[in-house]
Amino acid sequence: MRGGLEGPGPRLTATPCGCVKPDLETGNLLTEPIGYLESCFSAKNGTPRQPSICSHSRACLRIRKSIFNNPEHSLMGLEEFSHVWILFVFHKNGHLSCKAKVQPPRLNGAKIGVFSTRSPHRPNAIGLTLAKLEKVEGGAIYLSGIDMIHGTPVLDIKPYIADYDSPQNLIEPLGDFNVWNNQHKTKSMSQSDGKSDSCDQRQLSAYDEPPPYRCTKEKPKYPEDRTSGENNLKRDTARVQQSSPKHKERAAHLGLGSRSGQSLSVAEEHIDPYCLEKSFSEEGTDKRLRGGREAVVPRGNSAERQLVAAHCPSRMGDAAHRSVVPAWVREAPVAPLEVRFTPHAEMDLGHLSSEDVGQVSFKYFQSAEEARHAIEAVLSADPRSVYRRKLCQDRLFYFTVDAAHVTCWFGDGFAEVLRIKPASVPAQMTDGAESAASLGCR
Ligand SMILES: C[S@@+](CC[C@H](N)C(=O)[O-])C[C@H]1O[C@@H](n2cnc3c(N)ncnc32)[C@H](O)[C@@H]1O
Repeated sequence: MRGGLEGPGPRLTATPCGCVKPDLETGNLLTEPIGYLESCFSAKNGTPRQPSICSHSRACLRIRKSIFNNPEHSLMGLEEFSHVWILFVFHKNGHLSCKAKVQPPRLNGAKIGVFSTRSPHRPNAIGLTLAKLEKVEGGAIYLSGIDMIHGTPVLDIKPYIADYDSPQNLIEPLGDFNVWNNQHKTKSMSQSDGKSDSCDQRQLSAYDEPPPYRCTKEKPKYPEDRTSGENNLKRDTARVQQSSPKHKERAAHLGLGSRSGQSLSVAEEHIDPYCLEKSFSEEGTDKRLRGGREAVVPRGNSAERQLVAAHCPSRMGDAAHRSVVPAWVREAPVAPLEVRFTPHAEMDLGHLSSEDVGQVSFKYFQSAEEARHAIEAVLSADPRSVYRRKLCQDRLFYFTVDAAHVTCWFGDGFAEVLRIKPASVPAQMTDGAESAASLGCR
């Protein structure tokens, strides 16, 4: 692949002043946002690191008239889909620079190549979120399960099509499969489990003696799918088959698990405060009621399904079809936190959601319960950066979601919400200056 497109691109379009001129041919695209997201998250702090963390997080995107005179035309038919990919610009990155290696929170300070991560700081600051499409109304779409902040410039919307977008439905000739990976898996899995059931045995021997097809499946990723032990990125055994308890056992046998706890020596602003999280959980069939109609999106065409079934009849949809991710992606450095609300915070939440005249009310949440669930979801996933988690444990943590400005602190295995003020009147505290101890939390 050398010599091809690598060299000449940008040179061809450079202006005398050194700027790069937009040119479709060379990929120097001049983007124009199709709209700016209205989101329940007003700032990066506390915004979920991946969309699946907080299903109640909501947003609205209105297609700009400068893009299409009749924005509603561009959304025609989209309401038939349950989920959409949103491509957007990380416009609040603060700078355009990025590093080849970054430190995802899940690696607890360890470094890894930027392209192995979902870091916002990348050569082109473009984000990709799979969001649930709640409704299409005129030239606007309403989303939930998002991880983008208010004002995010959106570049594109694409429908999520499981048959194309999920390895669950892929059946490829085995010849395409990465041989190294294959051999490795054969070795590590056969080392790890001599007691596989007959279907698994077939899968394992399949690596030795390739059958005509390979099936992969993206399994739902739940927090409880964690393994324990040592997670060393340099070890090839860091790639595990996902999800089933059997594979968790295998991963444990392989010695995969918690990481070395390397400490940080860099300032917080130099750390990429992001991580990889579970993706949307998926079912074999996606059923949705839309305006009285039921949209059913089958997984794979019938021929594919037959092949899958023929290949592994007893466990179709399980061991036979999965994708592979490194173990660290599925292992948070901290277990999900228990989330508590002080009586004061409970009272605040009640006030915030009351219909009293003059009260600020929620724009995105439909009830106090939803607001509570969203706050719990955000905190349970521990939104703090590695730096804050390790070195500033007793600092108060603030974030704003919809009309709620939340103040909390973190203890061992829990987060406690101390106050919830209307976001228009944020609590008068200087960030980081006040410690949890000063509020009598310890
Ligand atoms: C780790 S990124 C993942 C985004 C997307 N799901 C992806 O994989 O490309 C999510 C984090 O980006 C940050 N973020 C969200 N919107 C942003 C924006 N417009 N500019 C900069 N950072 C943003 C928030 O801190 C959020 O927790």
